[in-house]
Amino acid sequence: MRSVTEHRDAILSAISPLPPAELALADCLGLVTTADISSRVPLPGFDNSAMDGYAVRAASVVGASAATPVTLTVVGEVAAGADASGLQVGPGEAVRIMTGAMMPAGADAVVMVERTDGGLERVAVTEAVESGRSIRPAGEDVQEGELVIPAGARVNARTLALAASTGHPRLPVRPRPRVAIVSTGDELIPPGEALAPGQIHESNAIMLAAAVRTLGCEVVASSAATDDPDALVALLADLAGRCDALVTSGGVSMGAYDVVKAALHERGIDFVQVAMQPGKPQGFGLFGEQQVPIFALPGNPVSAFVSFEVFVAPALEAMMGATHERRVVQGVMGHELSSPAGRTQIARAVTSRSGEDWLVDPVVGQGSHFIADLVRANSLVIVPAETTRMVAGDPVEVWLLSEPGSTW
Ligand SMILES: Nc1nc2c(c(=O)[nH]1)N[C@H]1C(S)=C(S)[C@@H](COP(=O)(O)OP(=O)(O)OC[C@H]3O[C@@H](n4cnc5c(N)ncnc54)[C@H](O)[C@@H]3O)O[C@H]1N2
Ligand code: MOO
Repeated sequence: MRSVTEHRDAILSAISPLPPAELALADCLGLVTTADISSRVPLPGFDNSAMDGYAVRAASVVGASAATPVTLTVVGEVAAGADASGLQVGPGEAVRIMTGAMMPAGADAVVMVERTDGGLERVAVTEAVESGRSIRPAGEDVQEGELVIPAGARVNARTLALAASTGHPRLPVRPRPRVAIVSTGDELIPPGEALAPGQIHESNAIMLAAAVRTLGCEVVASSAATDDPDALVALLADLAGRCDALVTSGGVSMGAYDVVKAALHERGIDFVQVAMQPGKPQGFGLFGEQQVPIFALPGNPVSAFVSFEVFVAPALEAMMGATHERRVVQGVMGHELSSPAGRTQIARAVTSRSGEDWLVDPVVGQGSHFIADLVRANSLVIVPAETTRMVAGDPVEVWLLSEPGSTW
């Protein structure tokens, strides 16, 4: 059997990052930049007011106070967005100014409106200000040409604001991988439809599609296939023409109707046993003319989820030019857990803070069909292959899936 690391490395060595593309800012959230981005403008772009008030010469209001106000002549007004280049503030003069508006020539400070009587023709100022008060100088934040977003940055809400304000309507990024999902099994019925004996409601497709979207990838198709190998190959060939990765679930084990394995093992896809529980049977390879990476995951719902976390997520991140970042903490076992010899167990657990420790309580149902216990858990616990029994107090690696203290 392959170790978890060997299988993940085999997958990652076959995966290439998608070629870069220039995408509109609104499409870039979560993607990774492929080039350094420099500012096209200084920020602020011009000297402007930080307050609603009056642009003045500081020298004109020396000694101003509530008891000894200084009265200035109002010679104009400038709002945000207006061109102030025709205005001039001389000694004893003021210009009404709004936050973000261009400073008029001659003024070197702003008095906030609360420190005046708000006059429109003449204004009484009740506070002295030093030169530079309430002015945001051009280039104070960013110089024109300055590097603002480095290549390899993950685009978030703040990055998008910086790109927009430095004059970039688009960013060079690795695009979102387009992923197609295929569930297999004659027993699968859409949720909500009546079940005949032997049938179950399909649940892997919606779970895997959500996991794909959570990573920032796009789901371009979610299809159900029967246990007919020729029909499955035709479906996959069609999907391969319009996606960057294929994820199937089910049909990879030893059963007489394990359709994915039957259809793909002759087509260059490797089917291996990985020394892990759950998730032992795994298929991976490059499918069809387009050589699209295909992840053939086991059908048991918990196995499919864990396989996605361990193998598919790092591969999709690699296609986006990123490394998959998990929240990994060192936990302490809260109670005993047995583990199969020679297989890394990826157990589901409720992990919570207990003083300085992360206390790990494995959920009761560790079978790969226990969906409710998968949901009760908020973390995955990595029990090394050589460990067959963990007891309370043993240290263990934990991958947090959701916030500790809440499983929902
Ligand atoms: N003789 C052996 N049998 C099995 C072995 C083995 O080594 N020898 N391995 C077991 C392990 S471990 C796993 S995991 C499963 C993997 O099986 P398959 O990937 O072939 O999956 P299926 O047989 O299609 O389904 C397994 C199970 O999951 C349910 N399922 C499948 N797809 C969905 C779906 N989309 N939504 C909800 N539930 C689904 C399916 O009904 C089965 O109950 O094989 C063991 N057997
Ligand atoms: O390895 Mo299977 O994935 O245990 O259930």
